[in-house]
Amino acid sequence: MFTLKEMPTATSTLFSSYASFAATTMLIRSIANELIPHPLRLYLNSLFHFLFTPLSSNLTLIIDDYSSNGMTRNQVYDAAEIYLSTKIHTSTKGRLRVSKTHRQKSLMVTIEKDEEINDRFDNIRLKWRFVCIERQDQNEKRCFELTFHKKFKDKVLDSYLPHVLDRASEIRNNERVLKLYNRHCPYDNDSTGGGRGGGGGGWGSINLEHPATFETLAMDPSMKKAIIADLDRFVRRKEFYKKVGKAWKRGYLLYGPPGTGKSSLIAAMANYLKFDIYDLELTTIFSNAELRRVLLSTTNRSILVIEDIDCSMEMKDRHTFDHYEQFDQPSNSKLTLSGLLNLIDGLWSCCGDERIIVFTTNHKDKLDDALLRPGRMDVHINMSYCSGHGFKLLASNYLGLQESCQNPLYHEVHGLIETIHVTPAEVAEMLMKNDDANVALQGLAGFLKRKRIEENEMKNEGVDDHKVNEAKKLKSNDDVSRIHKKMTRVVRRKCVQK
Ligand SMILES: Nc1ncnc2c1ncn2[C@@H]1O[C@H](COP(=O)(O)OP(=O)(O)OP(=O)(O)O)[C@@H](O)[C@H]1O
Ligand SMILES: [Mg+2]
Repeated sequence: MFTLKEMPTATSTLFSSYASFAATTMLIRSIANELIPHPLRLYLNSLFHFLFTPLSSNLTLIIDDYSSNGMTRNQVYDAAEIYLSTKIHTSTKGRLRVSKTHRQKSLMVTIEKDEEINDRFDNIRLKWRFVCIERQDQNEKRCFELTFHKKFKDKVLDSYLPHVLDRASEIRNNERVLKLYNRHCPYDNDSTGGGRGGGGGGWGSINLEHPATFETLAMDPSMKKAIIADLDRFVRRKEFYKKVGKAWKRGYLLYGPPGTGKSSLIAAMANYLKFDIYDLELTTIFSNAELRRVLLSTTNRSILVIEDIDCSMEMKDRHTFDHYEQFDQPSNSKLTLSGLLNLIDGLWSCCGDERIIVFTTNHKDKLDDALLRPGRMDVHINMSYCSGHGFKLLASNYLGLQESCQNPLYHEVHGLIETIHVTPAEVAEMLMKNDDANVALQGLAGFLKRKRIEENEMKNEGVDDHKVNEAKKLKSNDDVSRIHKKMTRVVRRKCVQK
């Protein structure tokens, strides 16, 4: 005991003895570090930790960044990192780490070394701690420590950690920037993109920024519902496909006049499923062997699109070099329809999971029977002219007009559309011409009336219905080929800018 008077002297004595104690400890530690080999030191540390840690009712799981062989990433660790980024709140103190890759839409925020995050799951309180351990080879070993009451061990392993994995893959999917792969684009220099898609197939990519979704697509509502249900069923049927011994792929044939939304539907499917698109122009392929290489270099969870399959296959039996014709050629030196079908049926689908193949055509009647054979393309979708319902959706999207609106022009156009063959592309183009809904609708009404007069004139001149339709297709083709050329220019420009 000290009297008040003696206090300052006592305090300074205490401080000086504490300082000399700390200095001595540091000295001993540094001598020990020099003398005791690293593995023995680690062992002594853990022994010390074991002997002096009070017995606890808690259990701690260690989740390392790499699996025990040190070669492969530990999926639980990666998932935990993503999952915990959603658990960082404004109240989180300490230091945070921020990152973003090419394929992520937004920033990812994670905790720093030794920081902790609390979580709750079904009334279980869990504590995550991020730990970095320096290793002899200068690399850091990272892990998460997950601590909770030991009576919840089974629940954490059977329910909580699977929940963390599911949430992480959901977040990853939403965060992923979709890619449009094309063999005209330069190789993607994003390490995950170019490497993945470019491997041997000559694919380059740009970000897929097509805004089409099922909500913006004007088509028969029941057909739209059926397509969404079909996609959902396909995605969740992994085990089913395995059980019945079928490759996990689904083929769609979209047919209909130009401008009815076939390409838009493909973009909507990709945006809905979060699948990349591989846009394959068969005119750039000269042999079955090349086709096989190109298809094998595509990745899982993707949609392979072959547009205008009727035109593409006009060049069937095309040869690599004309002079090959003089010789007996190996079947792989030319591109054939059967080569394409065999690849799609067999080899390619076997080595890929969750693949969707879409063929589009303006002329289903021109397609080879082999393509239409049952079981080849699982779903045939007829994309047709704009209906009254389609107009309502487009008017709502483009002009913000609702069905209940009192505008007489809206109802006039609705009536006209039901009787005239006009494509959603044509309607959309007219609606975009003016911000003022009245002016835009007036323009569309005039356009529809002119179309009707043209149709009647042709009929009066004795042109039968079939020819009227053919003429409409030609006119429409002209319009759309203009749009198509313009879009190709835009894509090329984007590639060059990149
Ligand atoms: N069903 C639709 N719903 C909403 N917009 C559509 C629809 N169809 C066409 N459009 C509009 O018209 C544009 C062109 O349509 P799209 O390229 O999807 O037609 P397509 O059927 O693929 O034509 P093509 O046969 O020439 O390839 C789209 O970008 C979109 O703005
Ligand atoms: Mg198209």
